[in-house]
Amino acid sequence: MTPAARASAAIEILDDILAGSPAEPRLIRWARSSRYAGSGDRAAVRDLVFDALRRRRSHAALGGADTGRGLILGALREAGHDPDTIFAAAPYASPPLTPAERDAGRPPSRAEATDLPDWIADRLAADLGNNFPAVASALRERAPVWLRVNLARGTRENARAELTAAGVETSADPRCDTALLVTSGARSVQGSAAYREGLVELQDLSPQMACAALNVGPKVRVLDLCAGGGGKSLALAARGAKVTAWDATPARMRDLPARAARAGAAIDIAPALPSGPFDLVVADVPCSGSGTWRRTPDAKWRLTTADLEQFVAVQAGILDTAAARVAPGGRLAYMTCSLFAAENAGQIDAFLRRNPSFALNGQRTLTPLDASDGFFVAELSSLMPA
Ligand SMILES: C[S@@+](CC[C@H](N)C(=O)[O-])C[C@H]1O[C@@H](n2cnc3c(N)ncnc32)[C@H](O)[C@@H]1O
Repeated sequence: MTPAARASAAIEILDDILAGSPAEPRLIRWARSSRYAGSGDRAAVRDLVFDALRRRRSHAALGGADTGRGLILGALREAGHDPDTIFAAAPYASPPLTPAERDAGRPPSRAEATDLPDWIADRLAADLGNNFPAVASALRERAPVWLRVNLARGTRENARAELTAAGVETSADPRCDTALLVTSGARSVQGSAAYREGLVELQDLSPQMACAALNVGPKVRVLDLCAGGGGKSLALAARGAKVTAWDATPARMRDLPARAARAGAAIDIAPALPSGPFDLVVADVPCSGSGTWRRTPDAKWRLTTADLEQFVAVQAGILDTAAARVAPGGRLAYMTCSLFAAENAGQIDAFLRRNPSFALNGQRTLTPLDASDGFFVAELSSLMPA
């Protein structure tokens, strides 16, 4: 596909997403119905769509319209590229710009330049203080790819060597003994022997740091209460914990047996909510996902205040369910990939008011300025005598 044809495909996909289609399934549908598109084309169209969604407000201002054409035009103007090479009377290209489109467009206002809805910018500014402008700016960029080395399968240096052989270059991050930043060849990760044989898993740096900070070792009985695809279960099992996984929607755990087999990890998938008690209960709760908006940029335009309130209510219920399964003297780890205080420290404050038999050991909010995705982790201990 020519650059103009790729942009034309992105415009059509963006129009559907702006009308309410979730981005990921819409891209998959386009790829399936576009047999002529090679892997390079699919990746390029995906990048155009996600870049446009990350910067939707500012690109709509620059492009003069909050439409697929407006967003792509805004992107071209921001990058200083000639729009007439993309909007052209050429096969498969989007039609040439009209005089009205040429006249439309202006520099984004300060609020538009945050590339966040106003209510979210206001809340995050209050929650993040002086860090807000830099965090908002980071959320406008693509996220890096991180891998977690499965230390039960080999060392970080073994993993780097195997990945290099598959065309994937990485650098070891000093902040976490399992973390590798992919510096080139990210698209070859899943075909590499290191990935297929369970030596590495895709996992962002922030949750790796959060799991590494939980002191788990052999014989520590862990309940992963919101296990989903099992990212936290696998990270903790690789550190020797005896993990039981459960999720309110068991279908979300469907990939976990294969992932555990690949990693050589024995994870017990519970058929019903276990009553415990456990030495450590991990509640990696459903949340706004605001810390991961670089990867899911359509979500920031959809989130409402009612959604956020709903998340906070669900999280409080899950925390209480988790607390009831912590052994006397045991621990509870609460995690979100959110940047909102209401889902993080605010949630923990409220929990401690409801549950005086727990004490806070520590809590940490990571933003894209510290690691890559925004993340929150709090560790609490039961004050009941063991
Ligand atoms: C952030 S995701 C978990 C991601 C997962 N831990 C991982 O690392 O891949 C949150 C999960 O919580 C589950 N969930 C939602 N409500 C729940 C509840 N009341 N109890 C347990 N799990 C719940 C969802 O089905 C979803 O899989």
